[in-house]
Amino acid sequence: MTELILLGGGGHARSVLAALRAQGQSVRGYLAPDRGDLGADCPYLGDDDVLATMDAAEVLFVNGLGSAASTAARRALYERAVVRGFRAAGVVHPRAFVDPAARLGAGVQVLAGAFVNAGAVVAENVLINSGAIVEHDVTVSAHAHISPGAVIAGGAHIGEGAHVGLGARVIQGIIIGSGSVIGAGAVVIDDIPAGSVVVGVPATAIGVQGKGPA
Ligand SMILES: CC(=O)SCCNC(=O)CCNC(=O)[C@H](O)C(C)(C)COP(=O)(O)OP(=O)(O)OC[C@H]1O[C@@H](n2cnc3c(N)ncnc32)[C@H](O)[C@@H]1OP(=O)(O)O
Repeated sequence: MTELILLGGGGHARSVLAALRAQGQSVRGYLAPDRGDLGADCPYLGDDDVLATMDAAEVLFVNGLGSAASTAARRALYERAVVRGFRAAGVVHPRAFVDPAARLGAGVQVLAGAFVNAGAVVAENVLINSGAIVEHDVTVSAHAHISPGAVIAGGAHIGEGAHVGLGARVIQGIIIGSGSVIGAGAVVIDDIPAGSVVVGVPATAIGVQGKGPA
C-alpha cells in the first residue's frame, strides 16, 4: 500500500494538508528543514534527505511548498524527489470543481474553491490555489502557480514556471511566457514575454525575473 509524504512544513503545506484531510486521506508525516506543527496526525519525519531512505514504490510525495513570486524553489523540490524515483500525488480539494473534460498532470494541486473548466490542460506540479479560476481550453505548463483568486480566461496559455499573482486577471487567448511573474491584481491584456515581471491595470513590465528593473 502506498503512503503519502508531505514535503514542506510551512503555510502551503498546511493548506494542502487541509485538502488531503478533507479528502479523507492520511499522511505518514512531513519532511522539512525545521520542525513545525502540522498536527498530531502529520508528524515531523526529518529533513528532505530522509526521503532517500524511503522506498519509492511505497510512497507518493505531495509538494508542500508554495510561491509568492518565483516558482523556482517549489519546482526544485519537486524535481529532486522525481530524480530520486518518487512519484507525486495529485490533490484536488473536494470543494474544488474540475470539469471531467479537463486534464490534470502528475502532482497537480487544485485547492478549495478553485475551478478548472472543460478542455483545460494542466501540466505536472502546477498549483491552482484557493478560489482561482482556470477557464475552458486554458493550458497551464508545468510548475506554474495560479494564486488565490486569479482568473485565467478561455484559451490563454500560462508558460512553464510562471507565477500568476493573487487576484490577477488574464484575458482570453493571452500567452504568458515561461518564468514570468504577474503581480497581484494585474490585468493582462497583451502577451507577456518569458521571464517578465508585470504589474498593474493594464499590466506593464517593471522588471525581469531575478534581475530587477527591465
Ligand atoms: C496562499 C498565498 O499566500 S499565495 C501568495 C501569492 N502572492 C502573490 O501572488 C504576490 C505577488 N507578488 C507581487 O505582486 C509583487 O509585488 C511583485 C512580485 C509583482 C513585485 O515584487 P518586487 O519585485 O519585490 O517589487 P517591489 O515591491 O520592489 O515593487 C516595485 C514597484 O512595483 C510596484 N508594485 C509591486 N507589486 C505591485 C502590484 N502587484 N501592483 C501594482 N504595483 C506593484 C511597487 O509599488 C513599486 O513601485 P515604485 O517603484 O513606484 O515604488
